[in-house]
Amino acid sequence: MEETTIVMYPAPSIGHIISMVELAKLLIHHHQHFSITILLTTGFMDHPSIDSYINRVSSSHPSITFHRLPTVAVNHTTTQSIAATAFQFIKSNAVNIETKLRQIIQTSVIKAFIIDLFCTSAMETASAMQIPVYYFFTSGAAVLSLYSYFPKIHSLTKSSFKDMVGVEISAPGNMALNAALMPEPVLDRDDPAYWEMLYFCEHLSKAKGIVVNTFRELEVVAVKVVEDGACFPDVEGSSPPVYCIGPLIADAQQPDEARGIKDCLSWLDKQPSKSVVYLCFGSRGSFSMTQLKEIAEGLERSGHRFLWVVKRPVQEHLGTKKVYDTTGEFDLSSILPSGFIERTKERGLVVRSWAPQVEVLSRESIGGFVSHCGWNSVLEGVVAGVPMIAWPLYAEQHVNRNVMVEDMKVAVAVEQRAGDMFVSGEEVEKRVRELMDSEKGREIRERSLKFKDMARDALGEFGSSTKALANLVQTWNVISH
Ligand SMILES: O=c1ccn([C@@H]2O[C@H](COP(=O)(O)OP(=O)(O)O[C@H]3O[C@H](CO)[C@@H](O)[C@H](O)[C@H]3O)[C@@H](O)[C@H]2O)c(=O)[nH]1
Repeated sequence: MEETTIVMYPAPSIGHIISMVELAKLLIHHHQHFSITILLTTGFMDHPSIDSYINRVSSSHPSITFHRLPTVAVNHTTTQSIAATAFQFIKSNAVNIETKLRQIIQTSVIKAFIIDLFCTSAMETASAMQIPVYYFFTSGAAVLSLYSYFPKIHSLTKSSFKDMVGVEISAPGNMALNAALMPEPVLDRDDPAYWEMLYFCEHLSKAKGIVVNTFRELEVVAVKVVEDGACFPDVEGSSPPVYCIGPLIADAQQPDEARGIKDCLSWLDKQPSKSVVYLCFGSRGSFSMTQLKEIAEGLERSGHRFLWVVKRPVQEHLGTKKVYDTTGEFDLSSILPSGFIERTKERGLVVRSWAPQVEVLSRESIGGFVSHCGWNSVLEGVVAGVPMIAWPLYAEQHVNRNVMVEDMKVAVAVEQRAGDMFVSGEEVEKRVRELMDSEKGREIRERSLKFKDMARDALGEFGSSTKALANLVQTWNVISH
């Protein structure tokens, strides 16, 4: 009998790779009869520890094989958005993807080719080979609804969202969003990324199914909208089935970047219960020196304990086109206010570049999480039952902010200055105190703990996500190839 396999193709960003790898592990855990091949691009946004991460996953899960595609050159100019460069890079891998798929079908039956939204360029190639294509959506159901509805919004608007001052955008299952806060790649019609995103979003309805890293109980309204197809207004016939199989979060095998980062865990273990505010802004969330200074002042004035992950600052002249390489050596004391580390050393710890976030959030001493609202971080906060302070930076994070603050009610939001999104030190102090000291903070904490239980139950034997995964696998078992 021919081997049956699932092929996965994540976008080249660690926030996208980790959750797809977790999907692979979950499939193997519940349904051992598949092997899984994960195709990874090489040469752009490569995480410094990606090779050791791959080795660790492959040795603990022999049914999961990684295939690094040959290196493809990247042509990034400072006038081009990072999203446009990333999409161009992914497209340049199309030939490599085709070659690899052809090679795999020589010996195996591909039951499903599961791609990231940003890897839509691979859909036509696979469909032409009669390989069923599914999306794995690495953000939540609200964003899936917004993106599915985006072609409709596009047809009703003429200007770039960034220029639509005071206009609110509505999509099913989403609260109205200021046009200027729409996801970063669709802000500007002059950016090639806008047109690529339109192409991607038009293809969502063409997939055999959409697997989403969320769970029904977390996003009740948005899940209903994506399931009943209300977010696909122009699709004739039925919209693709949606499988909410989350929350999938990284385990201890995630990439560790810096040596010595585990020291922060022993520091956390010495702090009182629920006393520490953890600040971390994802894999590429870095700030200007001016903004870092305000955060430091706000933390100092709040009087609370903190663990703060600081990335290499962005160079201010690059403006909003943030550098994506925020790793590498730099001196913390030279970028933080003079004497800050010394003055706060009894109650604060600043970590350079990277902390083992999932482990950090599971520590008893963590009392709050200041997050950039990257969806993996949101889910990790939910799974740990930690109340959050929402500080969106880029991508679809403003949508996630609304979900966290208004729907899930597990976070308070920082107030950001219109235009440059600057947050003052007073605002940092105010929100930290609100979360840690106020009645509202106490209510949010209680709610977060309820979601923690719901997240665990969703993945339990009879949970909604376990059932959704079984339904998905069932469709593969009946597809004759
Ligand atoms: O010091 C750090 C920083 C990050 N992480 C981990 O890295 C991942 C970061 O993922 P996420 O929180 O989703 O942020 P991004 O890396 O910014 O993710 C991108 O991808 C997400 C999923 O599509 C989107 O929601 C985001 O907006 C987009 O920026 C998480 O697992 C974190 O635990 C650490 O372990 N330590």
